[in-house]
Formats: sequence, structure tokens, C-alpha cells
Amino acid sequence: MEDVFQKIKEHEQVIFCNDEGTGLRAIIAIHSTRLGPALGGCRMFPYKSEAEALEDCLRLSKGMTYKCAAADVDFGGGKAVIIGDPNSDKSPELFRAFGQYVESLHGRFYTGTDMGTSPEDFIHALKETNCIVGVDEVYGGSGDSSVPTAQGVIYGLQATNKALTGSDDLAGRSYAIQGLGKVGMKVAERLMDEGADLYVTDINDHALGQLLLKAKSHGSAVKVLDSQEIYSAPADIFVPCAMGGILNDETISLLKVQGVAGSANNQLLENRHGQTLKDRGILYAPDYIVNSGGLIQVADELYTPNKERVLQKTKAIYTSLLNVYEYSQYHGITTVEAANQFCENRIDARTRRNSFFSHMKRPKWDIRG
Ligand SMILES: NC(=O)C1=CN([C@@H]2O[C@H](COP(=O)(O)OP(=O)(O)OC[C@H]3O[C@@H](n4cnc5c(N)ncnc54)[C@H](O)[C@@H]3O)[C@@H](O)[C@H]2O)C=CC1
Ligand SMILES: O=C(O)CCC(=O)C(=O)O
Repeated sequence: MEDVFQKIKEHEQVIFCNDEGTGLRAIIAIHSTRLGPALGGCRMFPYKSEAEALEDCLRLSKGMTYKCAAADVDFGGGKAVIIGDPNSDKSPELFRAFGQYVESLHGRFYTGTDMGTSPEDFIHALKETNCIVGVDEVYGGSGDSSVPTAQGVIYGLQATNKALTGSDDLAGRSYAIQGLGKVGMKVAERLMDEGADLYVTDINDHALGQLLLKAKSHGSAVKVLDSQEIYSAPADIFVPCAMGGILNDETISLLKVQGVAGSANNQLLENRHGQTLKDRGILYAPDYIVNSGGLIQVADELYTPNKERVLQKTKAIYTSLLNVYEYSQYHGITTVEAANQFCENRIDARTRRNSFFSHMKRPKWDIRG
């Protein structure tokens, strides 16, 4: 027991959800509500153990606190994980059961898609709770959040190219993409449109096959590599769009790229790996800035949907990253330290405002009425 509280000591609340009838085993972690109700997607993954699922959920929800601060949205950090195989363990009833647990939190936690889940899954959860974001427009949501996430990755790649070469052109550069799912596939397509060369990997052969078909029609140069080879691809930029923890002692020593910018959450196994990348002269784009497009869209559901406004807000990723690069260089710190400092200062400043107004009802956080 002591161990569990030690593990969750940075978090406000952790909820274990068990529904025998549907087989639901999920964890919801609320890291911080200092900026507003917690917001974060729900991942479905066949975790090897409950400890691994808890660890992932704790790391992801903490990342959301920083992502919300960086993206300047009035939400806090939370995340959910469902233990199970997204290819075989999904059912409408399972997502309804999950929705009931979300509803039990009375608006402290809003959720939507992440790795292994789709907007369609949450239409079932929506029958049990209004605290769902990112469903299709016909259900009153803002639609697939992987679209602005992928757009944000493109801004991240442009900013990283700008810092490395002086030009934000995507063309004439090569990219090693890990994961061709909802986000990675869209990033790959856009890069092919720009005439870039790609190295790609995915554990799903169907996704690889789809990309190769698209590459043929684009006339693009795409080389498929295996899961390990992707780390030593002779590309300009590594674009992780699958699991977290992939930048570690072993993999960083293999990298041949000049920069890393991708959508995967928690790319660094530990914060010290930001320094390891810096020591190797590799420019690292903090993941929670690059991948904030989806958050920006779902947080924007507080207002009447407007794709143009979301796109405008997502464009800020370009400038935010350039500011982080400049600040980290000026102060001789890593890009992660620079981004974290900025977010922590913003959270402290905003918390004071939130507590000042604590007597008020908060209609601004009333998504869906
Ligand atoms: N969907 C979104 O809007 C957002 C996603 N993210 C993050 O971006 C990453 C990707 O998300 P999605 O595209 O939504 O997930 P997804 O589930 O649609 O796609 C993930 C892809 O990665 C592949 N994959 C899994 N393990 C792999 C491995 N070891 N090597 C190579 N490929 C592997 C899967 O086969 C799948 O094609 C995740 O880390 C997610 O948390 C972050 C912010 C928002
Ligand atoms: O995309 C979403 O639904 C919420 C944002 C999120 O979970 C993320 O950015 O990781």
C-alpha cells in the first residue's frame, strides 16, 4: 500500500475501474486540476502488468498538465488507460462501462481518443457521460483529434528544420517515422506531398502496406525498416509516432539524425535523456508541445466548433518551439528544461487566478451544457 501512495505522490487522484461483466479494467489518473478540470485521452493497450499500466497512466497524465499549460488552455492534466487488446477486446458495453466511471467524477475529468482508441468507441461512452471530447461532428464533438495533432507535428518539423538549417522547408529533407497510425499516417502523407524522403516502420503490416500503396501513387521514395533499424536510419529527423520511452540510453546512441520531433507522448524514458540528446548534438522538440494539436482542438469544444480557429491556435506550435529552442540555447539548458520551466511558471501564475475566483461557478468549463 505504501508503495502505491509513493508512486502516485505527485497526483491528485487515481481511480481503478473494474467491471467484471464487460471485462473493463481501466485506470484514470488525475495529475492536476490547478488549471481547470483534467483533460486527456484514453489509451487501450495490452499492458503486460497492472504496474506497467499504472506507470503509463501516471506519466501520460502528468504530461497532460504540461501540455495544457504549454497550449494555454484552461484544463488540467489527466489520462486514462484501458488494459486490453484494441484489436480483440473492444465492445460497446466496455466503453459504456468506462463512460460510467468517467461520469462518476462529475466533470473532474474529460476524455477522448488516444493510442488504440477511436472516436467511434467514445460514442458508446457518450451514452453514459457528457464528459467526452473528440467524437464526430454529428454527435456534437469536434471530430477526429488526430487531424490537428498531425498538423501540429508538421509545424513542429518546420520549426525544427528552421532551427537546424535556417529554412522551414519540409522538402529536400528525410524523415524516419515510427508508427503509421492515426497521426503517423497523416504526417507521412503530408511529407510525401512535400516531396520528402521517408524511412518508416510499424508493427502492423497492414499500415505499412497502405503507406506503400500511397507512396506508389505519389511517386515517393519510401523505405520500410524493421522496429530496431528505424533508430539508425540515415534520415535528417526522427519522427516518433507510436509508444513512449523510445528515447533511452540504448536508442539515442544509435541515432544518426539531427533532430527529433514527433507525436508520441513521453518520448524520453527519463528527463536526463534530454541532456543525452543535447550532448549528442541532436535537437529535441519537447513532445508535449509538438503533439498539442489534438488537445487544442478538444479544449476548443468549450466554444462553438470552428476548424479555422483551431488551425490558427495550432499554428502557435511553430513559434512556441522556436522560443523554446532559443531560450534553451541562450541559457545553456536542454529544450525539455526550457519548456518545463515555462509551463511551471504559467501554472503558478494561473493557479493564483483560479483560486482568486474560486467562489464563482465556472460556466467556462461546461462542455455540452
Ligand atoms: N491521436 C492523437 O490525437 C494524439 C496522439 N498522441 C500520441 O501519438 C502517438 C500515436 O497516436 P495515434 O496515432 O493516435 O495512435 P494509433 O494507435 O492510431 O497508432 C499507433 C501506431 O503505432 C504502431 N506501433 C505500435 N508499437 C509500435 C512499435 N514498437 N514500432 C512501430 N510501430 C508501432 C501501431 O501499430 C499503430 O499503427 C501515441 O503516443 C499517442 O499518445 C499525442 C497527442 C494526440
Ligand atoms: O486528443 C485528445 O482527445 C486529448 C488530448 C490527449 O490526450 C493528448 O494530447 O495526448
